[in-house]
Amino acid sequence: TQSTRPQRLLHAVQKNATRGDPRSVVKAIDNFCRQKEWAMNVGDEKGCILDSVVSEVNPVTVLELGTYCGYSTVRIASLLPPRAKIITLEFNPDYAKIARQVIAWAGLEDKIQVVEGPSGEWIPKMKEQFGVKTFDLVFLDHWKDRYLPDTKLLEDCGLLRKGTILLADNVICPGTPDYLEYVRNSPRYKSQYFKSHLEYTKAEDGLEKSVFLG
Ligand SMILES: O=C(NCCc1nnc(-c2ccc3[nH]cnc3c2)[nH]1)c1cc(-c2ccc(F)cc2)cc(O)c1O
Ligand SMILES: [Mg+2]
Repeated sequence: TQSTRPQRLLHAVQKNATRGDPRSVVKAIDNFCRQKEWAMNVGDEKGCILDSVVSEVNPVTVLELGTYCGYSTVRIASLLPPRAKIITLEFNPDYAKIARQVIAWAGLEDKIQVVEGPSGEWIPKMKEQFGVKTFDLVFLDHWKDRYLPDTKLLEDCGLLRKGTILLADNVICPGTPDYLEYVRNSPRYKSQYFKSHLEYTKAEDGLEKSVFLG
């Protein structure tokens, strides 16, 4: 049977990356996506912006919405302090299966919890299921029409605190117009746009960094 793109991406990691070396996993995926097949990872250009935000925030508790193959999960987790944790939500079980193997190859299983299912159902259960008080950083990279409802859900569930950083991928391409309008006009957020390009292409895209003001 024909393999899927995530399976081919995983094989490229297992072939070209060193076990236990997260940066080599990131490099292997970027090379695969540049040379062989495009895939919807945040990529190396936007990935550098992600790295700088993670290093600046130095988060202890991170939520990622949209795991896909685990590229940004590994990228973020490789920068976290020792006891820090990242919970990453993936809707598609096939993506989640691949992501767990990419994360294992990077040797980051202890820092990462992959949760399968719809964000709308899982966000209200974060406190009771995972003992989360509030998130220091939220990376939004899932279905673009879920960014706004899930941000409002995070607010309503008391999962954001004064100073929590929301970092959103793809605010230009594919685009999240309703989310952008909200975080840029709401008095509860201070927003900043980091112009970049859609992963592995010349098309414009960017990350929106928004600080929750409480
Ligand atoms: O769709 C994207 N990403 C989303 C995957 C996902 N992985 N997991 C989920 C999830 C997770 C929990 C959920 N709960 C409810 N829905 C959920 C969806 N969604 C995406 C698409 C593009 C893209 C650009 C230009 C094109 F021509 C085609 C495509 C680029 C990107 O950087 C993306 O991130
Ligand atoms: Mg994305």
